[in-house]
Amino acid sequence: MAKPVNFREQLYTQTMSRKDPLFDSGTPGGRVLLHAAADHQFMAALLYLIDVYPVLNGERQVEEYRDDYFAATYAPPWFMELDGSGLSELLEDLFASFVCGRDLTQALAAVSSMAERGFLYTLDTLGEATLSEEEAEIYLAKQLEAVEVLSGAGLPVHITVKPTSLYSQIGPLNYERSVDVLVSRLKRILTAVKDADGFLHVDMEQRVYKNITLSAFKRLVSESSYHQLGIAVQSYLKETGADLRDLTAFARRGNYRFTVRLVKGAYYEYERIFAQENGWPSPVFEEKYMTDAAYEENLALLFENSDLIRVAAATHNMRTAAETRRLAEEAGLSSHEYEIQMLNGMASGMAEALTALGQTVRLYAPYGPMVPGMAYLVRRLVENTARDGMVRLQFIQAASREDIFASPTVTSSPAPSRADGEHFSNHPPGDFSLEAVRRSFSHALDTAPTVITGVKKRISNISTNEISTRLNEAVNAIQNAAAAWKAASNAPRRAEILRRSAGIMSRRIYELAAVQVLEVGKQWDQAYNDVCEAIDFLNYYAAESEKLFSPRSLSNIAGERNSLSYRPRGIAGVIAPWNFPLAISTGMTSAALVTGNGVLYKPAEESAVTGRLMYEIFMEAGVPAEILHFFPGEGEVVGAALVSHPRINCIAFTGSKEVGLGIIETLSRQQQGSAYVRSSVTEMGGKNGIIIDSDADLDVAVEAVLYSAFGFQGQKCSAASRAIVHESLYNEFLNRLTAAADSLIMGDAVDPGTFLGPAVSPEAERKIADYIAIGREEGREMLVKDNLAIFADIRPEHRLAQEEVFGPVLAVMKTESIRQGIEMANAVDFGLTGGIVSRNRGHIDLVREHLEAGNIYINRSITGALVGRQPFGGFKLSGQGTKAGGSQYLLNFVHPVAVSENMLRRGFSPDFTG
Ligand SMILES: NC(=O)c1ccc[n+]([C@@H]2O[C@H](COP(=O)([O-])OP(=O)(O)OC[C@H]3O[C@@H](n4cnc5c(N)ncnc54)[C@H](O)[C@@H]3O)[C@@H](O)[C@H]2O)c1
Ligand SMILES: N[C@@H](CCC=O)C(=O)O
Repeated sequence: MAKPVNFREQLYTQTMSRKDPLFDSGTPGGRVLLHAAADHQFMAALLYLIDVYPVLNGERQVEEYRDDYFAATYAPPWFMELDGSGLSELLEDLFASFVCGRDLTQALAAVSSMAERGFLYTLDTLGEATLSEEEAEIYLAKQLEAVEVLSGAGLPVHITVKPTSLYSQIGPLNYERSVDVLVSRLKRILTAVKDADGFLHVDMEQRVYKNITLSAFKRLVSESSYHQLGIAVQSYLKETGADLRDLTAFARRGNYRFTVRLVKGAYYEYERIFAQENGWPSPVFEEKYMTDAAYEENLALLFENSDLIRVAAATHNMRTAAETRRLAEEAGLSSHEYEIQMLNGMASGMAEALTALGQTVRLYAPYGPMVPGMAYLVRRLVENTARDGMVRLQFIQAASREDIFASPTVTSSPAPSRADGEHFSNHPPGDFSLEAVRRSFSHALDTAPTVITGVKKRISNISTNEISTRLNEAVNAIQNAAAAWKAASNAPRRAEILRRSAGIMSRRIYELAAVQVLEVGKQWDQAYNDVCEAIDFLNYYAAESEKLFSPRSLSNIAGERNSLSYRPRGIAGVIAPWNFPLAISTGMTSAALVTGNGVLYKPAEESAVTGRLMYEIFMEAGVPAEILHFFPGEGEVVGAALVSHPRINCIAFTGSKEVGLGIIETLSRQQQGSAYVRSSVTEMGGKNGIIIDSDADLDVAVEAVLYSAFGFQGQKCSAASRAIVHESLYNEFLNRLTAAADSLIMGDAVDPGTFLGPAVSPEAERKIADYIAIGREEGREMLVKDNLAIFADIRPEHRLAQEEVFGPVLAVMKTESIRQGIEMANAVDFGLTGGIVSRNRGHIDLVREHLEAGNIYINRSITGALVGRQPFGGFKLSGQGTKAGGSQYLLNFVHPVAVSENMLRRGFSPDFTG
């Protein structure tokens, strides 16, 4: 008797007998994909071309970008010979392989055809994160329209929505509000869906939004008593097992019924890179087979709960599909009581085979214009060609049946992860998507000290005479203790003290951040980052000092020994600003200390409490009390006294241009009683410009400008205060930026959801108001909301284009070309930060070479330099080119000494080898 053919066999035979049009080497698209799968460089260039394609202007430009992007790759000749029209056709075909049309009418035709071919579908309106509430409303309206059109056409209503498209201010710090807004907007869609007896599915995106999405979904389920709801869950996340246990327990507690679409996950590379950038542990499994194994475990858990949860197994993997079938049968389910979901265009042979075998298959059907569609297409291409992906294995490599159906748990163990000992590791920022992190911060805010006894009194009441006496006492104390502190042999101890200080700050990170929220109105994440930066300075300068103070020989010839060593300058006065109250104070103070100097530290008036905490931490870590002195007080009194004290050899100052230039002038006049030429490190202001090129990705541009201009109320020397925008997208950029800025949450910095808080002081508020008045005279008002203001049509000669506001006031300027844009950006006194948003390599190179800024950023925000990664500081009237957090910085606090010794004795040298 013939053996019954099992499902696995049938699926394999039927799938393999169908040709996958995606990889058909007879079509240009197929050939390009096959080449991309084999050549990573070609793939990268292709993704870049796809990304920029929708904004290119004409076929000639498509060719130019192709030539540029692929110049350094081994692209096949036929591809390089395609003209603009052939290239466009190829890219449009690729887009059409996955996307079901540019509008709802085309999508309707596509899903009707799917239904005729025996597939179910879910309709997805393409779109990535929205930047404004206006855009979120448009997305929501599109969902309602989709429901209406589908039901009007008598077709089943089944839609999938993306949380980040529904709410522009979604984010972990804005957790509660994000959940509330999502639930209310999902309910608006659900009302229409219910009327049509349809299905509403909530998609899962980047991990940072996962908990918000899960919370919102659970509330929707419990408050709506509607069963035709679903949520996607991603097996590549290590946390998913726990999330699913929580979700199934939730279903059981409330006897709720809903669908779970189990996916492997589409943001794998992004999650790995994002975690790596932040120094967080990777949230995704290191190896593909681990995800596959976790998927099967997750699937089993879902089927165990299939009395409440309908399983939608999203897969393009034959083994997973067969496993789904097996587990479903074990759970006693028929092939219609669960479903396999597949993306339109992916593994289409397998989709047809499954349907032919009587399996319910739902296709994910995205539709929409090319701009948002390209991000979707990029994800699909990466998935299709991934080295360890099943699609590649099945349809490109035509792997054996054994390999395809091998259990994911039996593959060899993962390659060990690479630890790069060469690079400095920054302290990771807070992961506010974790409830424990938010809770710790909130607790610290409740308990943080706002005033330390005596500090405020000493700020306001100190007299010039008193300061002079106390300065002399401190200077004497340093000089008496200096010998032991500055000794070369003491260098390791000094480095150790910095590391100990870093340890203390790390342990007290929430408290140190909370004080900043209360004292200067920093947002939670920015305050946390400030402490991370302080810790980084400590660790980085400790390591740099070890290099600086290790013996280094110079070029030697026989009979002569040359060496270079460093000695401290003596006594440093550190004068700090309030806006990075811990980081900048710690950076300057620790650099001076670790190089063996004594320090007199003056915090800014506005942030004396944070300054005091830093001082106490250094004391606790072991800096001798004679070596470090805390001098809070007014700039004009205490600061000025430090600058003019003849026995203070070096001033490290960060603050405004006016004060900084005054310091340089004072120091340059040799003081009586000074034994040294007194030096300074002066880091001053900026009038930073970000250029938006004609081919810019507007999503990136708007987000970069928003964050750079308005983060911490624009009170950063690095803040973008000018956006210089190419005329071809000037109006579109302005409108999107204005809508996005109008959507920002403004309020108290204590509220974690606040994006924009109040200015640091009434004086700062007045200055901002003055510039808003100037903006109204000079430019076109786009938005004025509290302190935040955007003025368009500002010209280079305007005050708003020249003067540092140090507040959330943005000047938008129009440019005709990249060269003119760079000229405009350079036409200021300052040279601190700047950048460009562009996809044109030539333009990026021009900016790299000609933009007058110490820190240049490309396709990102222009604030947020990290120690060791982006050494920070400007030139022109922004500074003297010193770089905080860079390898040269410690040299500002030392004198180099070269020693040359003659080793010859009566013609004999130890170097003589005989
Ligand atoms: N380049 C950088 O790294 C950097 C970093 C942060 C801030 N800043 C700049 O700092 C400014 C904002 O900070 P701020 O308001 O605290 O600046 P500020 O110049 O008013 O004050 C900075 C420090 O100098 C002191 N000071 C004031 N007058 C003084 C005087 N006559 N003599 C000696 N010291 C005096 C202040 O008390 C304070 O401690 C902005 O211009 C910003 O761009 C630059
Ligand atoms: N280092 C900070 C700016 C310091 C000035 O305010 C940044 O890179 O944004």
